[in-house]
Amino acid sequence: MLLDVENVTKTFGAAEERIEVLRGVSLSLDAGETLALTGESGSGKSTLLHLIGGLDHPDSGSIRLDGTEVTTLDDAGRARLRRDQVGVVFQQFNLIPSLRVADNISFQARLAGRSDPDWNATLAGRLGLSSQLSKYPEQLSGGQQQRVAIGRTLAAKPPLILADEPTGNLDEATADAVLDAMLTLVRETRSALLIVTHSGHVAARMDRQIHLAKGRIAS
Ligand SMILES: Nc1ncnc2c1ncn2[C@@H]1O[C@H](COP(=O)(O)OP(=O)(O)OP(=O)(O)O)[C@@H](O)[C@H]1O
Repeated sequence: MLLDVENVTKTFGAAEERIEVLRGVSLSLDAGETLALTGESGSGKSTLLHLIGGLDHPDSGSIRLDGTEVTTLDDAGRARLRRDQVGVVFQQFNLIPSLRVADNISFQARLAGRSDPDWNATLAGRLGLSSQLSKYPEQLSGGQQQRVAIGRTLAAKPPLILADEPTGNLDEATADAVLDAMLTLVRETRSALLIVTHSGHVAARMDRQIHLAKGRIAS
């Protein structure tokens, strides 16, 4: 098993403003498996992804990635986790404005010491970005920026990819094409994919689906 989340809880705020977002969430993911996480707006999907990616701490529970307990890592350990094991595609693309598209795509892989120019070119082609490589992010449309963020994550071939609505800014035809490319590429790299989506169509294309409601998984 690659990812094992057990009984995770997370509360935000204090007193009357207190919201128990996650009330004991458990899930697991095998290497190479794809899983859709659905749930109403505000149900805690992004919160769960942040906890798994080591971007925030749960109040209680355990998150083990490839045997490492993520919840007790210090800052350096969490930085290593994000460099070597987890790739994230979040709603904010977090591209680096001063770098050209080609360098944004290879950035994460270079940090991890895994940059492969042939693979980067393959990714750019499959994501429809080959003619955009020498541009800067601000010269791209939102949908193109989203594809660069996907390319950057896939370039590093992480064992686990966490994606929050990765095709949310794309029209239906482009979203389908990008999802096809993502699923093919994920299979080639044998990465596991945990994807948050509001789309039943996207969810149906994953190996499994789980639903988050009232702070728990109700699959
Ligand atoms: N840092 C924070 N401080 C306070 N409350 C927060 C914080 N982050 C999230 N929340 C609250 O936690 C709840 C879950 O938010 P989250 O973003 O995880 O939901 P979501 O299921 O991803 O929603 P959406 O589908 O709209 O993106 C919301 O009520 C939100 O307001």
